[in-house]
Amino acid sequence: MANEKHYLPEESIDGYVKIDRYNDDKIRALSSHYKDILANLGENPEREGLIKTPERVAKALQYLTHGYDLKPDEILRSAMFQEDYSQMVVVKDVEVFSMCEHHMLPFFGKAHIAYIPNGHIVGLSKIPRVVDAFARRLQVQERLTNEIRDCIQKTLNPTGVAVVIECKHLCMSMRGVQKQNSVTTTSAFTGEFINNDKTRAEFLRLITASLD
Ligand SMILES: Nc1nc2c(ncn2[C@@H]2O[C@H](COP(=O)(O)OP(=O)(O)OP(=O)(O)O)[C@@H](O)[C@H]2O)c(=O)[nH]1
Ligand SMILES: [Zn+2]
Repeated sequence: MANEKHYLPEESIDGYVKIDRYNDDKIRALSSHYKDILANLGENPEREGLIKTPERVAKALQYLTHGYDLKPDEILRSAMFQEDYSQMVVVKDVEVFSMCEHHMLPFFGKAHIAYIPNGHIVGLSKIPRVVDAFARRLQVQERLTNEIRDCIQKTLNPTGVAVVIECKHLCMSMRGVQKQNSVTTTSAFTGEFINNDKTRAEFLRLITASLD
């Protein structure tokens, strides 16, 4: 393996977040385990197609869990603006890719997030960034949903937050119960989305409405 340090590509985008999970020590340690795993699967880890696989898998896994290195509250705080706007802001159809902590298999789908500003709005791109920061870890869908809600509520202090996540879990389709089409929906609310039925209904209507 080359000696140069490897960094996740996000580092150049997120200048305020130091990401160094792609470091050689960790790659080496993970790779040696994956070599054993290949052998235990009955494969020949030395054959041409597999020789670099342990290192590739190690890097892929580090990428898929790089959310541990991100600070979602700082991501939000980096683009909060005072604004006199108190209607619901909805960011819907945010792609989610995460890993189930029970089987370390992917689950993926969409997140829909809304908040009602209370003096501050947040840069729109920061909401999908917060989703990624929590999703790129070993997760269960319920905790992912709550963590996104809690981060937005604590950092932005809006009048309410709503999060709905819809995902397919490969641990339920590729193996186990083998249900190919089942989708799991989770939701988490605060403030107005709990106290006001009309507000919650408007959010649910907006996330099912199509732009077409
Ligand atoms: N609540 C919840 N469960 C999940 C999530 N991801 C995977 N699971 C479930 O975690 C459970 C683990 O159950 P176990 O019985 O310990 O594991 P298992 O024998 O592999 O279970 P099966 O998947 O039913 O074969 C399974 O029911 C999975 O469907 C998630 O995000 N939320
Ligand atoms: Zn699973």
